[in-house]
Amino acid sequence: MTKVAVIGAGSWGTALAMVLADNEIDVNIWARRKEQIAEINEHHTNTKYLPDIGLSDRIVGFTNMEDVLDGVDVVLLVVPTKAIRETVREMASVLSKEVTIIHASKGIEPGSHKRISEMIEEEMNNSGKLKDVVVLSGPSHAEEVSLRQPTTVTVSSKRLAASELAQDLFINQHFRVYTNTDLVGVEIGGALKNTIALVCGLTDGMKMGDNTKAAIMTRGLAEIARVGVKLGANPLTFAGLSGLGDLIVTCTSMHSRNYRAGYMIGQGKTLEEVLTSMGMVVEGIRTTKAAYELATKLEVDMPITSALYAVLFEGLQPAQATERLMGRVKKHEVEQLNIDF
Ligand SMILES: NC(=O)C1=CN([C@@H]2O[C@H](COP(=O)(O)OP(=O)(O)OC[C@H]3O[C@@H](n4cnc5c(N)ncnc54)[C@H](OP(=O)(O)O)[C@@H]3O)[C@@H](O)[C@H]2O)C=CC1
Ligand SMILES: O=C(CO)COP(=O)(O)O
Repeated sequence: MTKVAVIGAGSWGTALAMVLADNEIDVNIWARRKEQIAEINEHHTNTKYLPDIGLSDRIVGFTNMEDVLDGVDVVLLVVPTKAIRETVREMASVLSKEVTIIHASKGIEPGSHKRISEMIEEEMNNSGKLKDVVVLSGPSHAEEVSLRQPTTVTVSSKRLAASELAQDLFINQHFRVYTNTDLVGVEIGGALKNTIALVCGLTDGMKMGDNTKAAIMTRGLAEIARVGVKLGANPLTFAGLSGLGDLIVTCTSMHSRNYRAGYMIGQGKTLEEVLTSMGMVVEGIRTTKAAYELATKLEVDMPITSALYAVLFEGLQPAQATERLMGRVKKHEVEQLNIDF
């Protein structure tokens, strides 16, 4: 039986550990706080992140990286994007054998504009301990997965066999897992939808209507696909689970931290107030910075992302951002992508 370690015991790491436990896989889970691990081991709960569920006793907690990784074949990495590099570096320093790393985080690194699989490869590079990197992404709120609500996700890797390994580990009657060979498209869709969800929350917080939200989602997907294709993604991926699917679930649900953060900003709260009150990761803030830099570097038009960047980091008022977006020069809706199939 494959031995799995889950690194990161926030909402998503814990919900995915539950899926593995449902599949009769014993799971080692790592968190940095001793009191959280004590709660998981003694009470089989994780009340800060998933208050409504009890955890399987197949899930055993650790705070020591060497212990949690001892003898595992597969690592599920689910820490916020900003913690990926330091966490992987620590893993590389103590791993005793080669592993497949499945990551389920959604983000892009500001400055380097690297995707998460690229950061993992860089940090594992000299260790000789990395077999494959797989991404798991799609429309999947932890709160619903932990209640076994029917959910679909996609897994992708440079090697199909590695995606199939991840598919076999996670798939069950409640959690349907597809494979997709477009690693770039899957990671870009999952990361950039968070920016668009922030904007949908923001417009809802400003009491704008459903027409506005549909416009943001549709034109938001167009700009995600534009930059994704420039990075080598297949445009059809953006119509799938990790693109449109995740965009819908994140832009329309109060479970989404990105949507909720945008909503509060739309109601007039400052970014600092929002982040303090949230207490959970809001990936879209940092990703908006990375996406804005990427759009500038690649000379790709990303007007919604750029407008949000100006609101978050340059003090533009949301009402002015709306004027800016609606007053742009007239355009064709569908552009030539110059792609051969
Ligand atoms: N929640 C969801 O439904 C989904 C989330 N994701 C993605 O999963 C990733 C993790 O998100 P999620 O679990 O929801 O986040 P949460 O906010 O629920 O939990 C964050 C977790 O990361 C830990 N953490 C924070 N900073 C660091 C650090 N510097 N080093 C190590 N650990 C750290 C926290 O520990 P502590 O408690 O000690 O602060 C906590 O365990 C994100 O990229 C998110 O986009 C993807 C799909 C669904
Ligand atoms: O990615 C998610 C659902 O698929 C969760 O989104 P949030 O991080 O906005 O909660």
